[in-house]
Amino acid sequence: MTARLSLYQKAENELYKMDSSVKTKFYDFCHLFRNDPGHPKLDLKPLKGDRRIYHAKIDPSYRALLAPAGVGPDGVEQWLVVAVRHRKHVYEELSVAINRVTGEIEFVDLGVVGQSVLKRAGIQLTPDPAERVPLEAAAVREPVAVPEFAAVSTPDAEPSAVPLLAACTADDLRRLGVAEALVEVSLLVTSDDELDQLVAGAPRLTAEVLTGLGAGMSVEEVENEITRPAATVLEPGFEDDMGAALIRTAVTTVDDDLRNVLAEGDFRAWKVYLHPTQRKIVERNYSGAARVSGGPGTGKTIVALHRTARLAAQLQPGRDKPILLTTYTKNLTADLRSRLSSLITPDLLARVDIKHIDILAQGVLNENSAAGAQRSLIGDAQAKEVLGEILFEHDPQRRWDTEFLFDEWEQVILGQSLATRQDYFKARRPGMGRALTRPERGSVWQLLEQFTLRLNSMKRETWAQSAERAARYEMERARKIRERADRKAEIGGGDLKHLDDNSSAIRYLRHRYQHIVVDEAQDLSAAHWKMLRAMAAPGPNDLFIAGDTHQRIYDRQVTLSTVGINIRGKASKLTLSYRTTQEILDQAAKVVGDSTYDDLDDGTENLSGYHSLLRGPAPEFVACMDWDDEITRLAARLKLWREEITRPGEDGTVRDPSGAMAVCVADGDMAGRVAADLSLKHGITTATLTKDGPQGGGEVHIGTMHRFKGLEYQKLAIVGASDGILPRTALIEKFAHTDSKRYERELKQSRNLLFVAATRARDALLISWHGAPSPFLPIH
Ligand SMILES: Nc1ncnc2c1ncn2[C@@H]1O[C@H](COP(=O)(O)OP(=O)(O)OP(=O)(O)O)[C@@H](O)[C@H]1O
Repeated sequence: MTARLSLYQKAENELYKMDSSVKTKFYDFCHLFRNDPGHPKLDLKPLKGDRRIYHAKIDPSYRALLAPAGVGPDGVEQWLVVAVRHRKHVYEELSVAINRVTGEIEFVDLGVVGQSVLKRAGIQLTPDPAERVPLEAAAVREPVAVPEFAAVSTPDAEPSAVPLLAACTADDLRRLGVAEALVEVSLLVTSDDELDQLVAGAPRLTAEVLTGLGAGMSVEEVENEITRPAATVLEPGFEDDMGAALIRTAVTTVDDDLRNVLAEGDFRAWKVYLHPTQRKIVERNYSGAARVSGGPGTGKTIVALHRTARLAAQLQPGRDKPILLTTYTKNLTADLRSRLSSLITPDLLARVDIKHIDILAQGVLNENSAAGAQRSLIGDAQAKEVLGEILFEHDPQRRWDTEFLFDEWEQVILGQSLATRQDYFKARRPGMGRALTRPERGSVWQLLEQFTLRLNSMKRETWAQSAERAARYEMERARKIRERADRKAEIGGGDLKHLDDNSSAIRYLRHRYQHIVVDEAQDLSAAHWKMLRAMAAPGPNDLFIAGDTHQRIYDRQVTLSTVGINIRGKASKLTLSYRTTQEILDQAAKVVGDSTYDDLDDGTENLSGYHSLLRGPAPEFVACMDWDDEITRLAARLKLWREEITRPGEDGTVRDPSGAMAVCVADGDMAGRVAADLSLKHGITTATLTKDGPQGGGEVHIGTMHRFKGLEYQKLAIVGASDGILPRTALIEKFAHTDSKRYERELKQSRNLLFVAATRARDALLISWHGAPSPFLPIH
């Protein structure tokens, strides 16, 4: 090898979409170039406009555009492929520069700006002399064809139209990190279409900054939320050091595996290119517990996975599993496992325990229960029946209501792990609507004691109860470890052979994990947190927590500092959605817009700065006459979407529509009805989303909103979004009069559910209803 070749991220993304014949020729090109960049067949020449860019022949029609990036430590010259273009798109105004904020190499193609803005700026793209076809040679200044993604015709904006970014100056844009070649033209943009076109082709930081400004963020907000997190410290003279800039740039090294890389296409992107904000969060060393927040699709799970991979790579060799990766949602555990296994080698994967939080708690209970003494789990609905029986027997005056007592038990007694009556008398009851006097607390405690005794006698317990019991065992275990360590410290280290607690069980007691990574953290209960806290010794990088409280769909609000987890000063936020289009995101954000959300601690959280660079059709809101009408319209839309998905691509390949579309409903009964009607009346096959993933082999996934957490679909329909269903008025109306705080909590949960559901869609979203629409829909 005489040259090392790397692939710029945007070039790689463009290559995924190219015809396979071009890809094959590109592999051959790379092979030849790495062996001899000066090979005459390649015809490597600098571009006339920017001599930092060279073009080389892939075949008679296609060109690789390359930037030389110094010489590596081994003396091998380094080249970066910044684009692969048809020769008619190679023109003098292409440029390469080093960004003044990120220090990354950026390729700027003015073709992305769109004809209307170029015209306003008085810029005419000129074919590179070496690429002029003979006919064009006669008309030297004929405008060049611009690349396909920029060829969308934008109507000429009115000459007098006000620039979209009128509130900014060129210096502001420079300071925010907009690529120099795009500063002046950005200020000439006068419509959203023009801005979208510019953003679609601009380098990453420029695209984000312009999107933020276009969405109405102030220069200061963009600086704080977009530019600063992406900034790096740069030495004087950095502008000319392409070798150093290459190290800072997200690239793929071209080696013999390139064929597999390109075959994996877009599915691979998350493994390789972390956004600078994501990367910083992944790579930072934290003195203790840390947290990442961010709206749906901003890559919290991706960050959690990379964080796990990084921690695993830093482990001392061994055979144990010092890292726990856990999540609240059962069907996401399998997804975490498969993603992590594609990110790290099997030997590192073997060091990570990937477990659903309830399975983890069950493991602790099994370990601590004598054979035959285990309790089986009971669902909340059944447990409430048992509580109802207790009330029937012990509360003849009907002073207490089952719902109220069950809520008090889960939220206050289990929620705060209150072990004694005295603890309960002293407990604060935040978020609980009805105040309780001391005698009332006494009576509540007595009834709930009867209730738990009854469950015990049945050898049953609820999920919440089992989590709480597991937390107690783990806290006790942690206490023993701490006590032993303290005693050891007291006697100045050495062995504790002479002490009473030297049984091997205690002697070899260790914390279960060195690092714990938690995804979907917003739904964990206080007991879960106490268990996790006790499972890892407090210390650097002990807990890494990813979650978004706007997506909390179970009634649990925990302040981490009250369960011994201190994230203050170690919390970061992601704002760029990789999943959802800006159009969907705008509407979804309105669903939760007015409510206040906690930050898993004492503060509040909001979605400010949440944005996307993806564009697509506006979500559709469809009022239907009745159920039949709703299903008929749904079926028609699913068929249309199917047609779009299966339309042959440029290279003739046809995508399999299975699992690309989904229908989301409020409850299981409705899911069944939709599946039956789609199949019987419209011939559409479906698969039902269960705890263990989709069941049944049909094309369209159907499930309740709870099941959609953490998932994503190219096209998504939410049906039955009517008032009375969202929220479930029949179930919660009673709280409006008896327990206003509970009522508020129920409303918020419903609102969050709709938010979660709507943000599962990648590029198309349909929401329909019959009767009155849900009050949470952004149509009111
Ligand atoms: N750096 C990246 N490059 C490419 N794709 C990314 C990147 N980060 C995230 N993604 C993609 O964005 C999508 C959303 O990511 P992820 O599921 O991690 O988001 P999230 O914040 O956990 O979402 P949610 O809160 O809705 O569960 C996924 O398809 C993921 O592969």
